[in-house]
Amino acid sequence: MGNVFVLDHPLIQHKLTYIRNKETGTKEFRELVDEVAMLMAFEITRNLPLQDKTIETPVVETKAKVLSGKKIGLVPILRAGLGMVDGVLKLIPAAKVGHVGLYRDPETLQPVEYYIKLPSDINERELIVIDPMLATGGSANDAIHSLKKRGAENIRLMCLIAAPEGVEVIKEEHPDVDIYLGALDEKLDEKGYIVPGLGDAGDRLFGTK
Ligand SMILES: O=P(O)(O)OC[C@H]1O[C@H](OP(=O)(O)OP(=O)(O)O)[C@H](O)[C@@H]1O
Ligand SMILES: O=c1cc[nH]c(=O)[nH]1
Ligand SMILES: [Mg+2]
Repeated sequence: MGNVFVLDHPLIQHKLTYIRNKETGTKEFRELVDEVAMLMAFEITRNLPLQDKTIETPVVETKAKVLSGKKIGLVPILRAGLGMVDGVLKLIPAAKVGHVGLYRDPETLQPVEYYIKLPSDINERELIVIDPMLATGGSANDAIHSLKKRGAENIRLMCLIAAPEGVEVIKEEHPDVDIYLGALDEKLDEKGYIVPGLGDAGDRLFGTK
């Protein structure tokens, strides 16, 4: 079964509170999402493999640690996932970025895929699927199926906020995928919004409401 990690670092929790607040406007919302994405990336990359490298300090030759060059790919789910990409790239600047375009039909809550463009070597990469919201789980589930169909083997999912329903779907459908969350909320409402949540992440990021 995939693991679920709630990243409860105080800075992440503090900033999430401002992100949730309906009084927070687009500019501040965008900046906070970017910051939390960076902090989450710091936690998610905690177990990246290191290797020794011999270098000379001004004092002596020594063996020091460098990342072992594992290839990483970020896959934001459009639109709202875009708001987290730059934050993650601040810590992993060499990552390649693929895009999966999906929207959730407001009536059926079923995901509709409208775009996909991925690095050609996704099968060699450790992929991080990025979306602020994991609600029914339909969108992330579809995106992960799409990636696997195209050869991806190593996938993690990173979301700001999830509902238990969405987490269950991913655990059931993709037991190989670890899930990293800023918060695990209470439930979904009758329209499929996360409660307490933050509202519509895409609309709040891009000012489209
Ligand atoms: O888990 P689910 O029930 O599928 O819901 C979550 C999806 O809903 C939101 O996207 P939305 O459909 O609003 O598209 P947008 O990012 O273009 O606003 C969100 O960013 C997720 O992709
Ligand atoms: O609460 C929710 C659920 C789906 N999509 C969002 O943007 N917010
Ligand atoms: Mg939206």
